[in-house]
Amino acid sequence: MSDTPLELQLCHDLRTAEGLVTLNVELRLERGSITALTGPSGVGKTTLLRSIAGLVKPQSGRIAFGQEVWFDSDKQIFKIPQQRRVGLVFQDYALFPHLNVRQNVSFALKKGEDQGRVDELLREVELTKLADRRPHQLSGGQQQRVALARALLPNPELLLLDEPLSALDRAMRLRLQDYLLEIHRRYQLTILLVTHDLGEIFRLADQVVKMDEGKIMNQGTPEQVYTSEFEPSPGPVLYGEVLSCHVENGMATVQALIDQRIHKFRLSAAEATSLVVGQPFVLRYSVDKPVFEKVR
Ligand SMILES: Nc1ncnc2c1ncn2[C@@H]1O[C@H](COP(=O)(O)OP(=O)(O)OP(=O)(O)O)[C@@H](O)[C@H]1O
Repeated sequence: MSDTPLELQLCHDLRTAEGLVTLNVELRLERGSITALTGPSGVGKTTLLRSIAGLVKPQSGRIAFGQEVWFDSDKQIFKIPQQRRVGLVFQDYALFPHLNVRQNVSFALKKGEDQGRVDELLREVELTKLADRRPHQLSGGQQQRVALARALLPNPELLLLDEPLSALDRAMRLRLQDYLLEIHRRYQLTILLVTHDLGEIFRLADQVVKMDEGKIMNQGTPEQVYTSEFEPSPGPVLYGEVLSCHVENGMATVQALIDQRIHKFRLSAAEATSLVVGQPFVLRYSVDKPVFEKVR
C-alpha cells in the first residue's frame, strides 16, 4: 500500500435557499489521519463527502486516492461508489428497519462471501449478542455502531462520517469516540469527519478544516485553529469542557474549551482534582484567581 494521500480539487454549484453558492475546495488528507470538517449549516460539507464517496458527480475537478483516480473531469473518469474504497456513515445511521443487526451489517456482502468478516465486525463493535435485534430495538449508540460496522464491511481505506455522533448524549458520544479511535488504529483508516463538537474535534482530529460558503476558510491542527492566545478575562461565570489534564510534580496543565476556544491553565494538582476530561465545569474568578468547579 502506498502512503500517498487523498487529494482532491473540485467545483460544484450548490443550489441553496439563498441562491447559487459554488463549492470550490482543494484538500489533502494524509494517509491514516483524522480530519474534522466543520462550518455552518448549508456550506457544502455533506456534498463534499458525497462527492468523495461517488454519490455526487462534481461539475469539475479531480479526486485521487493514492495511485487511484476516482474522478477526473478532464479525462472523463468517474468511479462509482463500489469502485472507491470508501465507507460512509450518515447522521441518521440509515439502517434498514426491516433487517436485523446482522443482516444490516452483511447487506453489502456478495453472494457466497465469507460471513466471518461480519462476525469479526460484530465482535469489534460489541454487538454479537444483539445480532438478531431490529434497529428500533437498539439505542442510538448501538444503531450508530451497526452503521459503523456496515461501513467497515468492504474494508475501506477511507471512512467518511457525517456528524455520526451528534444525535447521541454526551456519555454515549465519548464512548463512541473511543470506538472510532480504536477502529481507526486497528484498520489504519483515513477518516474525514463532519462535526460541530469542539471537544470531539480536539479528542479525535489531527487536522481541522473550517468551511464557509463552499470554501475552506481555515485549516490546521485543532490547537492552531482554536487556541486562544489570551486567558479569558476575569468577569462573569464561564462554562467550559475539560479537554485534557496532565499532572506533573504537583502541577496540572489543563486544556479546556471555553466559548469556542481552547485555553490552557496551570493549576496546582489539588485545584485540578475536580476536573475530569470530557466533563463540563464552571470557571469563576475569586479576586483575580480562577476557580474551577465541577458542574453537578
Ligand atoms: N447535488 C447537489 N447539487 C446542488 N446542490 C446541492 C446538492 N446537494 C445539496 N445541495 C444544496 O447545497 C447546499 C449545501 O448542502 P450540504 O448538505 O452539502 O451542506 P452542509 O454544510 O452539509 O449542511 P448541514 O450542516 O446542514 O448538513 C444545500 O442548500 C443543498 O440544498
